[in-house]
Amino acid sequence: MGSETERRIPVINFNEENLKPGSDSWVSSCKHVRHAMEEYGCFEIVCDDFLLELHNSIFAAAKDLFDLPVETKNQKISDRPGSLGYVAERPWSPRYESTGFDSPETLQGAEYFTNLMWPQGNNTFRETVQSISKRLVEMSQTVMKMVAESYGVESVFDSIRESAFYTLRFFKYRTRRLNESDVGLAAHCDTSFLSILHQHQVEGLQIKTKDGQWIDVKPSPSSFVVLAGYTLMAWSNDRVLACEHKVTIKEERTRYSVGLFSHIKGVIHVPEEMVDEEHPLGYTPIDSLGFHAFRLSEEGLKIIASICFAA
Ligand SMILES: O=C(O)CCC(=O)C(=O)O
Ligand SMILES: [Fe+2]
Repeated sequence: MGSETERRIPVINFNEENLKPGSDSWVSSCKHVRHAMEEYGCFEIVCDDFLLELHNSIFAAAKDLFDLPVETKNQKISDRPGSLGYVAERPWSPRYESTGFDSPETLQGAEYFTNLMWPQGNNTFRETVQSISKRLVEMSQTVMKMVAESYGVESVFDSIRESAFYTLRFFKYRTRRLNESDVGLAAHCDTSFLSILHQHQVEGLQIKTKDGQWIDVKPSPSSFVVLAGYTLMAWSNDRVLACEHKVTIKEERTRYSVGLFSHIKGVIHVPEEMVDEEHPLGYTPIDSLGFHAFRLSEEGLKIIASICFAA
């Protein structure tokens, strides 16, 4: 399984024209999104109006956050089952460190996490995370709407949007120590409905295609990678497969990235429009957060490791 650097995942421009619901460009963007999701389980969004200033501020915020003492980062962040909190130096990903919190697009969510990390307050951090999260939530909802419309189930979009909630996570990959490999994060799929990742300068994210090739995703200040997670895979009755991805870092520089993960509260039902002779119903109703919590449990991690990380 080699790496084909010249291949790219589909790129879709999220400019004002393409985002006007009902317009010809909107309809054609919906088709592109469905095609990208079915063929790759992912695509790259290019947002020409995404401010370089916000890109720079979110990664300055990431650095400030990871520079905090471990005891500060390690505090309990949430009571939600399946909430990940702070993660560092796992045996299978010793260079990876990450942390995150729920509802980052709301003042309450952003303030809660900021005050936990900086009891004396840190307005710059709070404003930056809230403002990028609002933008990422908007992107995520646009993709959900496009996916629903492209399958002719726009009527269920409102219920997906209403039951969705969001988690923002920051990632840091320290430089390699003697005899360490270039692995930043092993191959896996996310449990989310959608994940939106944004990288900073040091490349590393790789996406696996249906034919088993790994494609590098190049970082750019105005591009975002949307990945389908297991929840979207179940909701779409396997029309969209969860996107397998990993992080491989060739450069000898610290890598930072940030991601917004959308999750669905409650039970996910496959819409009946997704079921036909070619796509027989593959899922009973699933408690998506229950699945998420299981996957992050000791037992779930063992099972997933034996399926996903074996190859
Ligand atoms: O750092 C990245 O770009 C990806 C992180 C990731 O895939 C994850 O934490 O699930
Ligand atoms: Fe991931």
